Amino acid sequence: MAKPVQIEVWNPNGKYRVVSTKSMPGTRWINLLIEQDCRLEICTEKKTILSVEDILALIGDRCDGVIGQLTEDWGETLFSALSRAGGKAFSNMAVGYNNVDVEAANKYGVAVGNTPGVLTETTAELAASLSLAAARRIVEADEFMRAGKYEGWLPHLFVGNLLKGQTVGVIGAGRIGSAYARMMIEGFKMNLIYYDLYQATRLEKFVTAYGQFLKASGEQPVTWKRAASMEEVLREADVISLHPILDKTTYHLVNKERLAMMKKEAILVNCSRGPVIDEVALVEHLRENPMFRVGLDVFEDEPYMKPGLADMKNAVVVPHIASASKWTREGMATLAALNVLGKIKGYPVWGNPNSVDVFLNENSQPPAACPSIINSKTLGLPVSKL
Ligand SMILES: NC(=O)C1=CN([C@@H]2O[C@H](COP(=O)(O)OP(=O)(O)OC[C@H]3O[C@@H](n4cnc5c(N)ncnc54)[C@H](O)[C@@H]3O)[C@@H](O)[C@H]2O)C=CC1
Ligand SMILES: O=C(O)C(=O)CO
Repeated sequence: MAKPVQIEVWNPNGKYRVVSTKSMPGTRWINLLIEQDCRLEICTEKKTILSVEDILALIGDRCDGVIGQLTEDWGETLFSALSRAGGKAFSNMAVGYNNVDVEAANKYGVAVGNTPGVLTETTAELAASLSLAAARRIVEADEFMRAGKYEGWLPHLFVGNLLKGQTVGVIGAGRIGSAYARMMIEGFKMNLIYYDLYQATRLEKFVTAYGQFLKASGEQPVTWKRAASMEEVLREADVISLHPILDKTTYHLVNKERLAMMKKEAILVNCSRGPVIDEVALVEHLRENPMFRVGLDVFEDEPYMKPGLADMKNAVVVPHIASASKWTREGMATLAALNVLGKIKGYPVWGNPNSVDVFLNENSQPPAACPSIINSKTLGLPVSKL
């Protein structure tokens, strides 16, 4: 028998039983569920990462849907338990879903939701922050000040990299990668080189138009290039930001050999998933190349860092906070709740997961649809005509 876990209950007499494995920001998501006759149980266990056993205990014998977190292992065990409990809906409170075995969910007919779009700009802003922090050595300089080491201005003190006119490399130019590229190009007049499996047409058009605008203003125009290989980006770019999904094709995409291809003074930023970089190789590379710098939001074995990383002055590290703005986190909670609610109520799936703003307007009722269901095609779910 699974050990009971602590919960807080909302609307105890609700018809549908929905479980959230964590308390999430805001109250809109709670209100949307209870207004639609859900009994909501929020896990209040004082434990950062719940185990599969904890979640089994939360699912219990009857459960219509679960809102879960990217730290949880959603595979065969949990989807079979949810299906046995009568559940047909799960949503990650995240856009990334590498913690979810979608094939196992398909096997049990469970819809899997995620939260695209609402976190695009927030995540791109953190990637831009890490790029700047690494380029201008902000963390090292801050530590120096606080340690009382500043004795006066010096020509060599914390000299870093100028971004203007340099090349920004983006690997994975999807929603977040493209938003980041625009920030760096528009903000710092950097040239772009990107690698993606698909052409980023809108991004290319933006850079072309911005380049023309700069030229017309008598400034040096910015340029773009779609690289034929990832290696081309690594060799040419001065700042490289990683934004692909994590899957078998992107695991250790940046390894020892590829690190060696990068410029000695390059900056590498990762706000995607930790295992996209071979972190042991990265620590070695940072140690051997003191002018090479990284900004990391994600780590291979979260919450841990590989040995040696914490000692590296040329690394800026933050704890997976790229989507952590109030508006975004409340919006993620809303989208996750509406994915689960929509499936329970038999609503169709929203036609365009890249355009979910209509679900986020606090002043109007959200459409009767699931904002984003990853396996909707496999499960044959209808698409909304709204
Ligand atoms: N650090 C954080 O807090 C956050 C991390 N993320 C991560 O960022 C990822 C991307 O999110 P979005 O931009 O919304 O997704 P997206 O699906 O819009 O973009 C991903 C892009 O990666 C490309 N891609 C896939 N495989 C590739 C490969 N082998 N080589 C090069 N490109 C490849 C895809 O074609 C796509 O354009 C998420 O899957 C998630 O893991 C997302 C939000 C916050
Ligand atoms: O959404 C995601 O994929 C995250 O990593 C957290 O926002």
